[in-house]
This record gives sequence, structure tokens and C-alpha cells, in this order.
Amino acid sequence: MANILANEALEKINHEQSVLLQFSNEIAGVRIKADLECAVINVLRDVLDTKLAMIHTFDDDGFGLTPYMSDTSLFKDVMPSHDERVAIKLTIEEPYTARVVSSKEPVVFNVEEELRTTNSLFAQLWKKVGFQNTYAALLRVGNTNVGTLWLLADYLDPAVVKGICSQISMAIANIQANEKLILYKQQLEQENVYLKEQIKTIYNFTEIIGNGPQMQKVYQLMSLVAESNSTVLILGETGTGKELIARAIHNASPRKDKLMIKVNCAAMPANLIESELFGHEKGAFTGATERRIGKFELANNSTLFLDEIGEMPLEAQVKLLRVIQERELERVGGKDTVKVNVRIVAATNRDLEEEVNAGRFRSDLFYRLNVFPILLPPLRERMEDMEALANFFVSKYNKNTGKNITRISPKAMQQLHSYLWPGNVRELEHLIERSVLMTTDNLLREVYLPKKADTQNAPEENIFSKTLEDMERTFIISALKRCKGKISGAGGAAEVLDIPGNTLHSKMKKLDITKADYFS
Ligand SMILES: Nc1ncnc2c1ncn2[C@@H]1O[C@H](COP(=O)(O)OP(=O)(O)OP(=O)(O)O)[C@@H](O)[C@H]1O
Repeated sequence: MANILANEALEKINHEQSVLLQFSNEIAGVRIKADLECAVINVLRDVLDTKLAMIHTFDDDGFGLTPYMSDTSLFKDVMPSHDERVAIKLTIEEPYTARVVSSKEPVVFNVEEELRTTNSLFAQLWKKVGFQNTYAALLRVGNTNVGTLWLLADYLDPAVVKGICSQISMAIANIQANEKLILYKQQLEQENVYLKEQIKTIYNFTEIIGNGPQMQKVYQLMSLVAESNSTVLILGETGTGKELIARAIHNASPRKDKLMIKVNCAAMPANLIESELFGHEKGAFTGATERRIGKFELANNSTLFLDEIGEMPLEAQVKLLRVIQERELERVGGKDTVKVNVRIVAATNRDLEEEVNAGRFRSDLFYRLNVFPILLPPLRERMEDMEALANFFVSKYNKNTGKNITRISPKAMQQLHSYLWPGNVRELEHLIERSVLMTTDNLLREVYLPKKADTQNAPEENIFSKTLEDMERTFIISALKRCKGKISGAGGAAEVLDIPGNTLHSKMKKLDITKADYFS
């Protein structure tokens, strides 16, 4: 008798081991959820005559449980749609789940008994499948709860259920870790592409040239605001250095270790701007083949630089306002709300108040952005910085081109001073770059200014209150002032006015223009 019992026990152990081995073989190499689902369902059915009712996984809060996988054929008459099935979320307070979570061993629920005593929705569902029992167990890896497993069968050996549980727990934990890795990898790839784009456009963040009183005011404002989280609005004509200032603010802020993210609001079509800013879920629209995170999420814990904010379409302005107010967003086509901690720096060359009055810019967004405005002066109003800027760009392009230009000729400097600079510092930079390329020795002799551009951009005056002679006089004086009194030759007022030097001399005599007029 003892031998028979020992033999039976041995056979039982052998059977358990062969089931677990088979199970392990099936799921060992599985890397993705769909393969795991297939392997689990098949091996349970074929080896143990068991159906997989459901695997739930724990939500991050450790309280909720979300359906993870099930044999979808089981309850399709009761809950035909996939959505309906996955919508059943549980918590650890649901009575069956509570028992499973608190038990170290697998729990057995007799279907008939459950129908009699509770007649619960779950008991009714189990009854439909036709097995006598439901076996449920907690899925754990180490000290971490992974989920719960629900099996339907007439009889299962608890030791086998335990063995299956530990293998499934490990497989799910691996898949979840793998999914996280893939997501991080995608995010890193996106950041990497972005970084490479940025590196192409960046030379030097820290060097802002200009020490005149106008730029001193700007530096003072920057140092007041940099360390805070306040929104900054940088205003100024095109090419005045708004992006440079935005980067300097970011680099002087506690967020400097993360990359500042830039969005050019003018460069994006209205229908793409939302997805660019907030990201989209896979399938959110035609062409959205992958989930993509937006610039707001990329800028989490960093600074988002919204360049050319004045060009943003009105529909996108509404959405932007919401994110700035709530500090949370939804990806296009997504249901989840994502919290973001982003510092906004915006820039524009438009007069935003005028845009508000014209109905092209939302006033509520304007007030949200205009928390701390910084106005950048145009280059023509800070000519005191011209020499430093010109020298800075010469040495920059020396490096880029391998030249060794050591000086700018007085004539070239005079030319730079006499021009009105509609394109500001960017235009100056391009002109110097060109001049550096054209220079063959170490003296930059000449800059190639656009013809007559200075006169086209002269400020408007009330011409009707003046005689023709008055106007001519004022105009000549202003040209002489810009040329620092130089009358003829390169960079002189005659060149700016495009008349011969002698003609200018005689006009000055006739109009009684003396040094006192243009050196005052
Ligand atoms: N103060 C400065 N010192 C050194 N370089 C400057 C300065 N201001 C502008 N620049 C250079 O001039 C170019 C234009 O500057 P930036 O792109 O910051 O201007 P912006 O005002 O943002 O122009 P836009 O309105 O067209 O976007 C850049 O190459 C920048 O490095």
C-alpha cells in the first residue's frame, strides 16, 4: 500500500514537472504580449484542459487592476466587443480580487456555490463556460504585485497553478520592462533627432555682444527673470537676437541641464501644429503610424521656446492657452491627461497688442504670455555696439574659413555706421561673413552694403510741414551725422546720398550746413 501511494505521489510530481516544463518551453522565449497571450492560451487548453478567463495587471497606483489578456472566445456572447471587456477595470477592493490579493495560495471558487451564494456577474460569466471551478492567484515577482490570474477548469493541481503563476509573472514583468525600454528608446531617438537639428543651428549660446546702455537694460531684465519660472515674452525686430536671449535665459535658469526645446510657430501648417506641440497617439489621424510625443512633453522640466508666437493660428492659440493655464495636456487622439512642468519663453517681431486689436491674437493668451516682456532694441538704435559686433563676427568667420583677418579698415567701419540695418544683427553677420570670404589678406577693407537700402528705411516724417529746402537740409544733416562728419570718399555722406562729393559740398554751402549742425 505504501508503495502504491509513493508511486502515485511520484507520478503526480512527474506530471507536474512535465506540465511546468512544457509551459516554460512555450513561454520562455516570448518577448511581446501578443505572443505570450497565444502561448498561454494554447498551452493551458492543450495540456491542462483549462481556459484563461483573464489576467489583470496592477495599475501604477497599486490599487486599480486593468484587464491585460484573456481568451477572448470565452465571453463573447455576453460581452461581444473587445472594448466592453477591457473596460471592466477592478480595484483591490472588489470582493473576489480582495480574497486573491490577500491569499498566498491560489484560491478556488466553486462556480455553482458562487451562483447560489452571491449570484455575482462573475459567477454568471464563469457558468457560461461550463467548467466547475475558477482558480485565481496573485501574480508576483519578488515583492512586487504584477497582477492576478483567473483560470476556468474542472480540476487543477494547486501546485501546478502556483508554478504557472510564477512563470507568467516573470514573463509579464519582462514584457512590461521591454515595452518601457522601447518607449524610452523612441523618446531618446526623438530627442536625438531634435538635438542634431538644434546643434546645426547653434554656434554659441553664451556670447551676447553689446555693452551699450540699451543692452545693459536687457541684461538687467534677463538676470532678474532667469532663475524664476516666469513666462518671458521677448519682443524685437527680426534678427535682433531674440533666440539668443531666450537661450541665455534658459542657460542661466535652474533648468539649464535639460535641452531647451524650440518650436517655430510660423513654420508649421495649422493642422500639424497641435500634434507638434502636444504629440499624438498611434492612429490619431491618417499618417499617425506611431505614437509621438510633442514638444511640450519633450520640454518637461525644461524651457519651451515658442518662436514667432505672433504667427500662431487662432485655433492653436486656444489649445496653447489651456496648457499654459492647466499645465497639463492631452495628446491628439489620446484620452489620458499628461502633466507637464514647462517654462515658456516666447518671442515675436510683431506688435502683439496690435494683433490683439485686429482679432488675430487672443487677448487672454497675450496676457498670459506678457508676464515679463523684454524689448530688444534694433541695431540702428545701438550703434555703440557696432564695432564690438563686427569684430566678433570677423573672428567667428575667421575660425569658420581658416582666415586671419586682424582689422577692419576705418572706411569699412564707417560704412557699417552709416547704414540703417533693417535686418539688424543677422544682416550684419551675413554681410561680415561675405566680406570675410572676399578678403584675401588680414585687413577687411570693404563691406558690400545693399545699394540705397538705408534711404528706403529712413524713418517717416511729417513732410507736409516742411519746405523742400528744409527737407533737403535735414536729410543731408542726418546723412552727415551717420557718417560721423565724413563728406566724401568711401563711407562718406556723398556716397550714402549717391551724389558726387563736390555736389554735396556746394549743397551744404547753399543750405548753410556747418559742422555745428552735424556734430551736435
Ligand atoms: N547681441 C548679439 N551678439 C552676438 N550675436 C548676435 C547678437 N544678436 C544677434 N546675434 C546673432 O544674429 C543672428 C540672429 O539672431 P536671432 O536668431 O537670435 O534673432 P531673432 O530676433 O530671433 O530673429 P527672428 O525674429 O528672425 O527669429 C544669430 O546668428 C545670432 O547669434
